[in-house]
Amino acid sequence: MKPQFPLGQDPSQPTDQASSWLASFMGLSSMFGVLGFLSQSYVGSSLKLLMLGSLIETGRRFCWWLIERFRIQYSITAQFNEGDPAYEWIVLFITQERVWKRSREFVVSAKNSQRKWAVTTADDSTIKCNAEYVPTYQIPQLFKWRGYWLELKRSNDRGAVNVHGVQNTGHIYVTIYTLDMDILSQLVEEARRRYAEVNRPHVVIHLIDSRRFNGIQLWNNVKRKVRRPLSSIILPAGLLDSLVEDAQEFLNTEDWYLGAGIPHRRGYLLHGPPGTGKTSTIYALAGALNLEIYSLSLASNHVDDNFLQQAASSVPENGIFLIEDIDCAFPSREDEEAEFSTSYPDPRLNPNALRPARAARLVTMSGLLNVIDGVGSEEGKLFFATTNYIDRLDAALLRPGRIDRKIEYALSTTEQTRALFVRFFPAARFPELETESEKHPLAELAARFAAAVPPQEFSTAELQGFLQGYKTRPVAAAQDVTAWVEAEHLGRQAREAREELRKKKAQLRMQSQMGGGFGMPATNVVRPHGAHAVNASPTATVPPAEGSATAGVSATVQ
Ligand SMILES: Nc1ncnc2c1ncn2[C@@H]1O[C@H](COP(=O)(O)OP(=O)(O)OP(=O)(O)O)[C@@H](O)[C@H]1O
Repeated sequence: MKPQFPLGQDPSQPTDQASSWLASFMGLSSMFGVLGFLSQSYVGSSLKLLMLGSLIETGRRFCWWLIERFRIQYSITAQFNEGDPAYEWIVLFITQERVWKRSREFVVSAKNSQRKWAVTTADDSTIKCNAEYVPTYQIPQLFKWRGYWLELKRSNDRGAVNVHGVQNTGHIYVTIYTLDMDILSQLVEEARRRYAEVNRPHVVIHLIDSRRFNGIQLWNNVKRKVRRPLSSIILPAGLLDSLVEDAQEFLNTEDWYLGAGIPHRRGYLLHGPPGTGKTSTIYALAGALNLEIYSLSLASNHVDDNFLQQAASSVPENGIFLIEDIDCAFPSREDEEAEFSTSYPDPRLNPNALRPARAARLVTMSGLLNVIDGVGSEEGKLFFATTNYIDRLDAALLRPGRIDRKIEYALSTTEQTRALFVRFFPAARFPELETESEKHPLAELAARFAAAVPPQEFSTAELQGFLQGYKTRPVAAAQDVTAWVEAEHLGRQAREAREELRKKKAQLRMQSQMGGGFGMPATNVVRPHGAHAVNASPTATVPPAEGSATAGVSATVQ
């Protein structure tokens, strides 16, 4: 029987269904053919590699994700910000734990007084190192402490400059693989304890590096100085002891302050001529009482009320907040005159136009008072200020509660001069001078030296400068001091004459400019004594100072 075909369909031709099967078959076989071809070809190998790579990458990401989950769930991460005291503690800790051993990057710099937590790279202690090696810790470091795994990372943006043109400060992240918060506290306490131990022979001074402050971390420049014994400060008898006792009592009587409802803080003002030992006293005191100093100068042009407030409030408890030259915040009479003269419309007519702008104007009196006794002053702090010009300070600033003790420093008395000589030439260093025939010649030399220096005329720093030239020659020092005193007198007279001349020149320049610049007749100009002419090119003669090197100097005012 002939097979039945649908109507109109040619049995000799394949049906649609058959043709689609055929097409599919052809398609598949060609695909397999291509795949087979590909599998043997270069492209095929590459594709295989690509798939394998994707698989590995997915696996890697998954593992990383798992580790991160684990890290978040089973670890504690602490961030330490540069500028905060805790940052210093942790940096010392990781230096001592020798985490840097695996570090491959170091910043090398010549040794200076800035503290850097450098590591000792040379095992041979006889090799003198002039440079310091600070590990950058750019790569995360894993180390073990008390049986716990710790991971250390450092932020990479340190040193970069942010949008405000300020250098970013660094952060250190320490991850501890534990769930116990106590371990973190133990770590921080341990780091702090070690820090205090290491710094015992030093005084730590925190300064503000304006290039790197960022509003949060202000005290970002740390220096340390070898602790200075109190006995090396030469002051009138009893003065230093009473200051140390006072500060010590303050630190020990927090409860009393609380009970009496008095804020637990104390302010000291050390005032007197330059080089009389004000700053040295504060450093020695900080060393004796184990305190750190946070020192600020109002002369910096980035210090305004807001900044001062932040700086004061970020000084930790039991720190000394020190403002050096506090008078910078207030105009002197000369400054006021300068300000008056800056009101000239034409800067060429202003003799003070080239003076640097007095940045301290950014700090206002009320801002300063706020810091000392208002919102900005934190409890448990010692506040110290120094000045060479106490008369420039406002009475409001000096009242008790803000400044509790004012200590006056004066130029060297005869007794101080003698004590300075004895400190420079201790008997133990010069046994040959302590012979039987000449009893205590050093004491005699000291007395001779002190008698040759007029009392209250030279600062201790000046006398120290002279004695430094005679480190091993006490006899010569006692002999030469008379000639030095005379030379100093002459030098001072010459300086005074120069200063007098400078003032007169400035005055004449201003007067002549006022006369010419504002249409005033030149005859209105006051002629100083000895001036030959005061006009466009006047000449002033300064009365000769006795023995002055510039005696009889005349100057032409341009
Ligand atoms: N009374 C002193 N006893 C011991 N050393 C002193 C004394 N006065 C000054 N010196 C020495 O003189 C130098 C300058 O001293 P210091 O900086 O303490 O003076 P100062 O009064 O703070 O000066 P300034 O007002 O200029 O800041 C230091 O090297 C210090 O050792």
